[in-house]
Amino acid sequence: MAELQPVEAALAALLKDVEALPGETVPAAEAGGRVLAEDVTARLDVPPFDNSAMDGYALHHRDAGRWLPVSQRIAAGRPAEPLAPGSCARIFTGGELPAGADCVVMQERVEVEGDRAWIPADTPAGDNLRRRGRDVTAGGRLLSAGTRLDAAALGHLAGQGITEVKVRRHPRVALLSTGDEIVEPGRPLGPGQIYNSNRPMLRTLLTRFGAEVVHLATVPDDAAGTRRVLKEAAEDADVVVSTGGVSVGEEDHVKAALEALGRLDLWRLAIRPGKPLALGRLSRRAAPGGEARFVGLPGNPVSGFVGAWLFLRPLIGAMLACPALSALPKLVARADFETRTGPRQHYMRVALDFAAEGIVARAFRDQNSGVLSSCIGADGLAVIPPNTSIAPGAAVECLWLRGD
Ligand SMILES: Nc1nc2c(c(=O)[nH]1)N[C@H]1C(S)=C(S)[C@@H](COP(=O)(O)OP(=O)(O)OC[C@H]3O[C@@H](n4cnc5c(N)ncnc54)[C@H](O)[C@@H]3O)O[C@H]1N2
Ligand code: MOO
Repeated sequence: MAELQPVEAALAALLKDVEALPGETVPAAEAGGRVLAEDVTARLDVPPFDNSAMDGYALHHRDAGRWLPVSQRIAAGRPAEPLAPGSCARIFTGGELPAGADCVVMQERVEVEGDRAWIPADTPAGDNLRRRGRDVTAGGRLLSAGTRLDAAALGHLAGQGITEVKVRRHPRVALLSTGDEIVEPGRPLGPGQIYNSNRPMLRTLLTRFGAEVVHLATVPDDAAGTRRVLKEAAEDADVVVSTGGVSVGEEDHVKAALEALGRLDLWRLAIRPGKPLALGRLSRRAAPGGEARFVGLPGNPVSGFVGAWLFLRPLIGAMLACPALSALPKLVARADFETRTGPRQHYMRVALDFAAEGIVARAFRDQNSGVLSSCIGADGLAVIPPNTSIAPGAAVECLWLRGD
């Protein structure tokens, strides 16, 4: 395993044989951000009847261009009577179009005198109408399995009167922090110690990607302790994520524990940051044959941040069977920086300016993997292939981080 593995090989190993998690039924009102486990079929036409798009007067277009008696008043939510021939109906936005009418004229264009109205001649059939089923047709597919329920999708479900939906259960994630130097905020910091910035950062990203962090633990820097914590985490989780302890030092016990408790699929990637990333599986003792996926991110916070976007997001996306989570959107921008890569593909944290003349990628000045400031305000990751020189103004491919 001395060779550094390319990102594509690592992703393929990580996603191999991942099965979608089972579905569960939840109230639609609480399903924001969840992923549909099955297609949803429309029960109703939307709108359910022809109705007016304006406050105004409904008529048959052949009667336009003269004074018409106003024969009824149709407010939204009230049934309409068939239109008396040669008359018009006062109607409000959303009001049901009466049978016999085929257009609506907005009230600003109408002169009203007592109970009659002057309708301008240029009022064509179909004007200002919203036809039944224009938005949704009953029996058709309303939303597809794999859709992540956003604001519009929730509105669409409610528009059908749907109160419950079947969504994928959240991937359950155990998040472990290794390193005797790591202290939780709120506790005093001793010499040589640092606060745990990876835990809240990764917890937030995992939740955003659709996972539920069910287990948090700290792993001591010794072989037996590392094995114990990993073993415990695997019982309860679909995915075990750890930070730190995956490099080559004698204090790095994660790989050995993984090999003892399951298997190491892949270690050391040709990426910067995040080279010593380790991927594998942990067997579950309580459920023979069962296993949790393992992603060992390097301890440097930027390596964890980049690793989460590149590996945890697609892994969670595969468990949720959600195509939108499987790959990050890409765009091309002009670099405002110069750089040269070695054998590793560099994922540079960049702010993206959407200027009239095109998109500009501005790289944070210090791209070291310990400098978490480089991730603050990062709209994207500029992907610089191995052994490449980039001059200012060169086109660079960027992964977009501001979407789902
Ligand atoms: N001789 C070599 N040394 C190192 C190599 C190498 O190839 N040969 N690789 C370097 C690279 S690249 C990386 S990345 C790091 C990764 O090492 P580990 O994954 O074993 O991580 P640690 O050593 O445990 O920690 C690295 C760094 O990050 C800090 N850290 C760890 N956890 C947290 C946390 N939860 N919150 C904030 N900061 C954290 C830790 O204190 C270290 O400073 O290895 C290089 N070394
Ligand atoms: O692979 Mo490391 O994250 O560059 O320091």
